[in-house]
Amino acid sequence: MTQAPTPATPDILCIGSVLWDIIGRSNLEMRVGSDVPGRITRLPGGVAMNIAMTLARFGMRPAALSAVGRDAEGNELVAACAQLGLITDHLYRSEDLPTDRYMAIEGANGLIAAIADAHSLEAAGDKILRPLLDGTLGSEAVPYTGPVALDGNLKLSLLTEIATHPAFDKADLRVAPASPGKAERLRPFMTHSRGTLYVNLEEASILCQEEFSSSAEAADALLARGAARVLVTDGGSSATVADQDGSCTQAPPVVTVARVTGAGDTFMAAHIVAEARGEDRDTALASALRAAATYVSGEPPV
Ligand SMILES: Nc1ncnc2c1ncn2[C@@H]1O[C@H](COP(=O)(O)OP(=O)(O)OP(=O)(O)O)[C@@H](O)[C@H]1O
Ligand SMILES: O=c1[nH]cc([C@@H]2O[C@H](CO)[C@@H](O)[C@H]2O)c(=O)[nH]1
Repeated sequence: MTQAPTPATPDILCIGSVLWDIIGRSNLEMRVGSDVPGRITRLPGGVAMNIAMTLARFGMRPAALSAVGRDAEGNELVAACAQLGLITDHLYRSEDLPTDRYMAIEGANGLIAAIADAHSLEAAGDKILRPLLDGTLGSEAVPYTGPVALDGNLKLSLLTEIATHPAFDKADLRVAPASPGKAERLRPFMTHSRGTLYVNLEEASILCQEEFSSSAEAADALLARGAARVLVTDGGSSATVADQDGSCTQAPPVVTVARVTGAGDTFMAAHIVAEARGEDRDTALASALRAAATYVSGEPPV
């Protein structure tokens, strides 16, 4: 009898949405009701997947924890994830839930609208976390101690569990919102002072219910509301890293912007990688800003 190969050991876990992005693009200006020629593509997406892909490009070996159907779309998605360097052995493969999808329409005037259908991830609930509780990657008695990139597509109840459960209190949690509409789901990490939050100025405003004019101001407010550690970005303006011991604010390098979608994921992944290399607070922030600037200027990210 042939034995199943032993799963590779991940150096980071990415927990959240792994789904198919279906993107319709036209180079014409669009508005509500437009019906125009263009291209429709399908590619792996979901915030956790996007961060995992970027981490893999930066040389890390991420494992994805998510829900993927056992349908044809799910099988193709898992194969695509493996191709992109992800460990897929710990995914929850559901018999009865379809693989999730995100659909966006982009015109010459930017994103027109998008719908995220992450119902299967939400329905799977804590089943996606089994490997961290059943001893495969960790358990309540022997908690997982490595880094985790977590996205805010999970339901608030599950995010609250991660923010409070003993099985997660030794993990180095790095948490990103899934969209401005889901930013509020990250509040448990503020109330329970667990993990590092990666947010832009708009998401910081939603979390604090307050307008901010700079990343430094937003970082102070997030800490005042209980966050243990935050990284606040603000596009081409300064970004701030802060915790109870102090803060550092740096301006990104000035570049010509060729693309912005994905800048936040690139910043977060580059920052995690920089800290994994042992860089100190200020050096790691500078590394992440440099990598994100290279990304937005359209050059290869490394
Ligand atoms: N115009 C720019 N010039 C230089 N760097 C930029 C620019 N825009 C974004 N970046 C880099 O990307 C980082 C993240 O950008 P931003 O704050 O826009 O994140 P985001 O809104 O989460 O991004 P996304 O577009 O992926 O949702 C910035 O801190 C910066 O390092
Ligand atoms: O609610 C969500 N919106 C968007 C995303 C993902 O973000 C990317 C677009 O910003 C895209 O990959 C989409 O799947 C998600 O996972 N959840």
